[in-house]
Amino acid sequence: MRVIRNATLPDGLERDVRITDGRIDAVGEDLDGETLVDATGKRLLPGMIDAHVHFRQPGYGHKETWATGSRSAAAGGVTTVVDQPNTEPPTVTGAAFDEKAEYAADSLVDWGINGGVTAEWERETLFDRPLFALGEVFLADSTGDMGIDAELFADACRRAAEEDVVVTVHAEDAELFDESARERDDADAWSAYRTAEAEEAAVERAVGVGGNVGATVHVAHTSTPEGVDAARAGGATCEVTPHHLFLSREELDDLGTFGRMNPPLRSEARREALFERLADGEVDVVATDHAPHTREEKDASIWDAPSGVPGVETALPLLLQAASEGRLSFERVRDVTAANPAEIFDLPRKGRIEAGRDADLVLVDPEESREIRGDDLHSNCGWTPFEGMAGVFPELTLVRGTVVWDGEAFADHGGENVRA
Ligand SMILES: NC(=O)N[C@@H](CC(=O)O)C(=O)O
Ligand SMILES: [Zn+2]
Ligand SMILES: [Zn+2]
Repeated sequence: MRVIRNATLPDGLERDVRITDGRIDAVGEDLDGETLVDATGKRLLPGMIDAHVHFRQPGYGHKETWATGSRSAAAGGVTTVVDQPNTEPPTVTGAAFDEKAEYAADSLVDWGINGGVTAEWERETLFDRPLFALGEVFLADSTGDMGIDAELFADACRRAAEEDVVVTVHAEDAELFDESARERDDADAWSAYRTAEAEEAAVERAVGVGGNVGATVHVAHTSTPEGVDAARAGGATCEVTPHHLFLSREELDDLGTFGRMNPPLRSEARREALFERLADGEVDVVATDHAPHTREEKDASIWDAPSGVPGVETALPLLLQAASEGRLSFERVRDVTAANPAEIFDLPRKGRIEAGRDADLVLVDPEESREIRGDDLHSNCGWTPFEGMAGVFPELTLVRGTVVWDGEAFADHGGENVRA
């Protein structure tokens, strides 16, 4: 029995939190037990569940490994990660799932593995494995060129409904990309090319198809207010990324190809409208779409550079910075990073500071913000699009009661499959 004393919880109450055998066994005042830390004046949050990361193994370990990605996660207060299927081999068969699970054994934090959909997918063997969810299903090509047609998407939705798993969707419609932008070679051309309309139309179609067959659809990385509204109108849940909340097309002059991702950065007006929806409760989840590529790979023309930016270590720090500035509440931060993903993806032991749940916890001092610098982060890629911005970083990160990061060093700890 160890106790975190006098911590300020997301609802503002000051409480002791007691941990026994990796679980929270009591939340109250003046609890018995050995003191783990005196948290007076500090904030305690449930660890972030990042429902969207690309940890790149198998296949692309030069970009990221499960070891480096999960350390980056822990140092950013993320205690559960969900890996996406665009690896090599792509996670579209039971055998590919098993191969990825061997790499995931290197993870410092808890994890899930999504199953992908391509013409080659093997539904039977895939659904035989402890899958986290189906997805991200690519309605347009992104890194890995796993875009599929409408018929296969409908089939995937039917199958997910039968298996009672959530389908997460990368919603862009390549028919609505603006080919005229192809003549430009500045970084903003990517945003002009992959239009906001292409997202809205694809979200509408995805939630329509999913609804028809009774599938539960979760829209990945919605980048526009129109995309969020279309997901909600169709009864789907949605996630937004930190880069679409904190960066816009106005930063592309500085970022160059290091600001290229799918869906792309949007106008400042759309970014603001997205942030409003986050603060007022219309965004269900913040997930990072942590998609690292090396500097050398990114250092290419706007049409040749790979799409994607890292983000797993900076998401919670950026949100906590915004909360400490009063731009959204700490309860909203808890909901979008932990409580809501736990509910949407059925993780009853994660997501809240409550007796009976796993002791996945993050302790921060909101007064202590620091400048984000790529050099200080732990991803293998070594850069961040948020360079120079302020963040509130964890002093302690616990996974099932074990301190995996104490602000300076990582523990030797084994993350577990949350579906096992
Ligand atoms: N978002 C990106 O721009 N890239 C992701 C793939 C994806 O999520 O679409 C990647 O794996 O690199
Ligand atoms: Zn995607
Ligand atoms: Zn992704």
